[in-house]
Amino acid sequence: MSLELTDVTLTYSDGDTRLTALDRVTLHVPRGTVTAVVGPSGSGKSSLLAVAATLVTPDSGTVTVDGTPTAGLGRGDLTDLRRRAVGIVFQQPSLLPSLTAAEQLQVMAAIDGRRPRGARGRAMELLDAVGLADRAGHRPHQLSGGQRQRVNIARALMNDPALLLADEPTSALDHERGAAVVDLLVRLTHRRATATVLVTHDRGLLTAADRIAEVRDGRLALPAPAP
Ligand SMILES: Nc1ncnc2c1ncn2[C@@H]1O[C@H](COP(=O)(O)OP(=O)(O)OP(=O)(O)O)[C@@H](O)[C@H]1O
Repeated sequence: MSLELTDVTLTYSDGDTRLTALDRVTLHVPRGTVTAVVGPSGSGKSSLLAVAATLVTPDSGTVTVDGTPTAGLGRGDLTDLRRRAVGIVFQQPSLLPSLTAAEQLQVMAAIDGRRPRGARGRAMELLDAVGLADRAGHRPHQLSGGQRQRVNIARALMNDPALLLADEPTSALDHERGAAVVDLLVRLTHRRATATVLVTHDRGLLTAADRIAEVRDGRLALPAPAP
């Protein structure tokens, strides 16, 4: 299991009271599967991802990432765990304007302290996996929105994370390109045995997900397991 959220409650201060963003949420995501998370605006989807990414510590409950319980870990250990085990794809690809597609990926390996030569090969392999081998030398302004998001996904996979978290990765794309990005995430998840959580508003994109979880008012409803 690459992600285990068990009985997680998260509240935010809201004036004199507290707002419950996540209410006893339990979600276990095995490797090689995509769990899509849907729900109305403000229901808690981004909060769920923030907790799974270990960026926010819940009030109660446990979070285990790639077999490592996060309770009691200090900031440095959490950063190490994130670097090693978590890939994050945000809504808008935050690519560096002056770098080529391949360099966007290689930067990740440099942050991780890996040797540059191995990083180049790995970047090319991942760009090939997302269908952009022939765009490796292009800078962001020379790529389409869908291509930029594919670079973004490849970059999130650069350190071979056990857990891939994607927050509305298709929101800047039209339906067709959005569907292609979701299909790509699903294929990469199955091939690389990543555990993937995909937050989206667009239910039309979800036919390829292994499981759809619904958040409402901070509560998570999962489909009953198949008999
Ligand atoms: N930092 C914060 N401080 C206070 N309240 C917050 C904070 N972040 C989120 N909230 C509140 O927590 C609830 C859940 O927010 P969250 O961003 O997780 O929802 P969401 O489902 O991702 O929404 P959307 O689909 O609009 O992005 C909302 O009521 C929101 O207003």
